[in-house]
Amino acid sequence: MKNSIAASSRWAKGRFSHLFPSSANNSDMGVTTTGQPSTLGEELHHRKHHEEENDGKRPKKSHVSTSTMQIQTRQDEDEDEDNDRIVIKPVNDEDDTSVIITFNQSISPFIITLTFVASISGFMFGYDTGYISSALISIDKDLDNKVLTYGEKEIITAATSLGALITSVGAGTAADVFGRRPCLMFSNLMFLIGAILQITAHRFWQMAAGRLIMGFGVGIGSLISPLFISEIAPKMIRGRLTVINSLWLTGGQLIAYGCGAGLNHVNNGWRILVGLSLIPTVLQFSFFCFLPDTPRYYVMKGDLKRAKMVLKRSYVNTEDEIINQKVDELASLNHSIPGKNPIIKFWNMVKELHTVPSNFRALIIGCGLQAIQQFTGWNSLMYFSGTIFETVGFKNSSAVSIIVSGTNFVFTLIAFFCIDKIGRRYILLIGLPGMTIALVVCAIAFHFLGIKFDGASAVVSSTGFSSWGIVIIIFIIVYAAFYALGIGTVPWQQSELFPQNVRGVGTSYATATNWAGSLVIASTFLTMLQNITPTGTFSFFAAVACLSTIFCYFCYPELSGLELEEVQTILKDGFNIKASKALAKKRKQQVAEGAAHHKLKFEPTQEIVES
Ligand SMILES: O[C@H]1[C@H](O)[C@@H](O)[C@H](O)[C@@H](O)[C@H]1O
Repeated sequence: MKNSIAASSRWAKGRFSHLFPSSANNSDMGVTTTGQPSTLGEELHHRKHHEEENDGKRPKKSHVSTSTMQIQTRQDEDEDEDNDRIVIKPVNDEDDTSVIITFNQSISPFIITLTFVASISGFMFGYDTGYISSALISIDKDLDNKVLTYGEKEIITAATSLGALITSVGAGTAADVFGRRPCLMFSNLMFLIGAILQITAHRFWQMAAGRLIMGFGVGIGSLISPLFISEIAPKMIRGRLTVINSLWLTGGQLIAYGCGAGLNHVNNGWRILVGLSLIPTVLQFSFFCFLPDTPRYYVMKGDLKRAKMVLKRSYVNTEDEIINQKVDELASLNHSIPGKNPIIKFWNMVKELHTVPSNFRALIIGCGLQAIQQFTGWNSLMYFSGTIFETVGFKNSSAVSIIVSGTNFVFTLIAFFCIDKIGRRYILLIGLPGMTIALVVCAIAFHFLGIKFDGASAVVSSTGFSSWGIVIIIFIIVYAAFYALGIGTVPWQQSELFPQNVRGVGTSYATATNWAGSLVIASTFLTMLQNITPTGTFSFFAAVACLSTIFCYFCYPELSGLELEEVQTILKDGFNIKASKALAKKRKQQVAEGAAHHKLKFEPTQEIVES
């Protein structure tokens, strides 16, 4: 197989030099076989030289694939060449190879179908975590013939997060062993059983058990859906397609609030609310009966025929030779994961995740962002917004909650357009300070509202609708906007942080962090309101948001537009923020230049350097 790739082209040979150990000169930094520059610094120098020769015009074929060779990025192009260089070395990564078939490809209806079917999991994640806020209000005395206590409300809410936490830990490995599609179909079964238990519940514990089982489905879907999408998406639009999952998620929450408001006064309306969740579950299951798994999974199982078939349907105008090449590469890289059986493989992945510095930094960022997402308090508002708005004087609290989740949805849509253009780092650094300010204002407003918790109910010193109540509503909406723009969306881009061989385990860690955080917040929020007052609770979230801004400023590099293996190289010897910004800027310029010259096609050139 290696021979067939080796025979294919000089370009492939240079680009996949990691597949040709004998031909690669791995140890010599910057040794080239083409006489072309071996470092980005030298490339720029080389370019300048050419530009001078061409009267300042850029030479036509000046593009060098910096992603596949050993490069050095200058912190500042104007600075002395010997200073501030950051050495960037290539690493093996499946996605490194995906440019063969993803450049110059229009997105096919098949990929769109797969993306939308997979992201139904996002919808269920959103709907199932969203409806509980309304349901908790309308359940009234339907369970055990008594009003639910705060503690019971917390258990019902947190059960789903607990279930999701449990399954997210193993979902990455299960997806590798059983396949992405069967795991998503299994999650459909969990949704089904969980929903039926809830719909028929007359006892508190049956309701809690139903929520827990539903949570099993949510945990699997929350990890595998973005993974599935990232594996079938063309590289150029992978980020955006992943945000589609977040759009379905926030859309699901919005619809849950909408239905909740509509069914608020209907007898047993909450049962209908839960029943509606069966529709997307059944739809996804039915669609998946006719759709395939991802090519990468088929390659992992040695079913190269099916892998080729799926790629052929995904990239309709691509020649068979290229498809075959792609599958060969995937197969070669699959062998690069050590371990005779899944358990040993898993253990080796875990070891690699912790011992390889770039992986460990990816883990810090991935888990860090998911933890920040949860510990800045958003979900406590999602789960308990009905209760919060009731306490500040709004009778139809569900209707007000629609505005909050609507804001979440609209700003996720804005993030969809900004995430590649403005960049992940910038939207985080805009979002987190915005959230801090909004939370501080809420904390102050709660203080003046004079709200106290007495046992199971809230006591407000001023009765009815107060101006401080309005301030709280407005700033919760402002908070929602900044949240959705940045930290609500960016952490789900987690798969780009990890190289292919540890991506499953790495994303499991990050997803589990998300659910652990959600669990802690959901199960303690009302108790926090009671014990440290709403002002204390919102001040705590504000402090976390403020510290998180500092964390992102120092640890989160700009990843938009970067090749995936460049992400690894950026993280190799630090967080390298400056270098990442310089590279991201350069990549954008290259794309813009390419577009201007109708050169979006990635052309194999003689300038590719073998490392
Ligand atoms: O990204 C999502 C989104 O922001 C949701 O609104 C929130 O409820 C989830 O916890 C989060 O993971």
